[in-house]
Amino acid sequence: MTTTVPSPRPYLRVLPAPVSPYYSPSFASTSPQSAPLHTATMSYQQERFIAELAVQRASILTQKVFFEKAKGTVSKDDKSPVTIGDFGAQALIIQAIRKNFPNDEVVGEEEASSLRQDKDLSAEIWRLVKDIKLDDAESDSLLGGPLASEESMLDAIDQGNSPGGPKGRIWALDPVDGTKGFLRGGQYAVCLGLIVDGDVKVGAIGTPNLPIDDTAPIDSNTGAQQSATSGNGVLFSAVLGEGATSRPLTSGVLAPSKPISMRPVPDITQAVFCEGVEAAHSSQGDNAAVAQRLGITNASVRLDSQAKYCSIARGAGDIYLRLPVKKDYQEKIWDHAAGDILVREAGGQVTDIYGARLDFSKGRTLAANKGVVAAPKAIQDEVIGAVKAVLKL
Ligand SMILES: Nc1ncnc2c1ncn2[C@@H]1O[C@H](COP(=O)(O)OS(=O)(=O)O)[C@@H](OP(=O)(O)O)[C@H]1O
Ligand SMILES: [Mg+2]
Repeated sequence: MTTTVPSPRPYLRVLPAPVSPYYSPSFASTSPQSAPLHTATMSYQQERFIAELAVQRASILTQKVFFEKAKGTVSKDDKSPVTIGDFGAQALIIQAIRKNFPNDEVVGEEEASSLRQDKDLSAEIWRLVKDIKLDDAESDSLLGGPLASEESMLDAIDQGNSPGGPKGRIWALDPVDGTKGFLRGGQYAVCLGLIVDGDVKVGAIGTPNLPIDDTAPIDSNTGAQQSATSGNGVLFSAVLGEGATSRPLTSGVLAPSKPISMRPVPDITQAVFCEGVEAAHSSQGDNAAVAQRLGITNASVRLDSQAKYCSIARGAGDIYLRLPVKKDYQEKIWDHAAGDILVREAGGQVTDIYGARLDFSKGRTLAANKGVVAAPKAIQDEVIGAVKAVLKL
């Protein structure tokens, strides 16, 4: 089902049809609820394919904003570059979901009411969104082609208003995850996960600033020196029970994919652990104390966004620690759904600080969980033991 990438710079190649080995045009515009074509071996392949294409198209928009407006603006007060990227990417992805799975709901990070008040910003986003398309016309039309008008863009953004919950098909969408990284000129991610009856089944993540090479080592500067020609950009995906893959982000048809997996950790003291850049988002002091307790000598790798999940899923790091700063903060489902399935399908485990699986059935937040701990299955218990000791749980 997967192929290896033969060219060292495959993102520059025009890739041939077929666009996906799983895709059947006969159910392109039909929700699986009305066309139950899934079989045991084909489950969620259509959803994966559309999610990947939609994330890829939205990543074109975010990259355009990143290079033209955002890169390195974090010291300035103007946050509008990330606002533009967020709203634009959310509109494009929701349009693709509505076109292909009209009965599905979306939990999106953004909603358009503030944008409706700010006509200039709305017009600026529309000028950008209306011209974003995949180079491959067939792929683009599978996603619904261009949005019809500024109003339909605003409507699409508003359709991310599902309350979530334990029943039905719900997409969790973070159009620009790692907004600080986006403004800083570092890592950010376009993230989409499908939750069915409370369980994550599909995930797709675009990381325009991660290296294509799955074996490239990471450090806290990874992606910090971006240029439009640096050749980075990865599209990750996973389906429950079907494994996880990476492929280069392209601007047209999907590139060939490769399976990814977490690397074995025979000696935990040599593990590489990742954490967020923002001290307000996870307790870097507690993270460091856990690492020390495990005997880990390497300094942490600090990356913004779900690029952390992606990096450990492909064995560029080993452990992701997100120990809470504030007791009452509830993690958002869109910050974790796609990363959770990616890591679990790559051979890892994702839990909260108590060792419980993340529960995506509680609405828009992970109300039943605190913090996140992700590691290869074989060492997860040891990591949780250290977390409990440090946090005195
Ligand atoms: N207090 C607190 N605790 C935990 N998490 C929080 C908190 N506040 C915000 N957020 C969410 O963190 C998301 C970014 O996570 P990152 O892993 O990128 O964090 S970091 O910036 O690298 O530190 C970020 O997502 P984006 O807004 O999409 O960037 C927020 O949803
Ligand atoms: Mg986020």
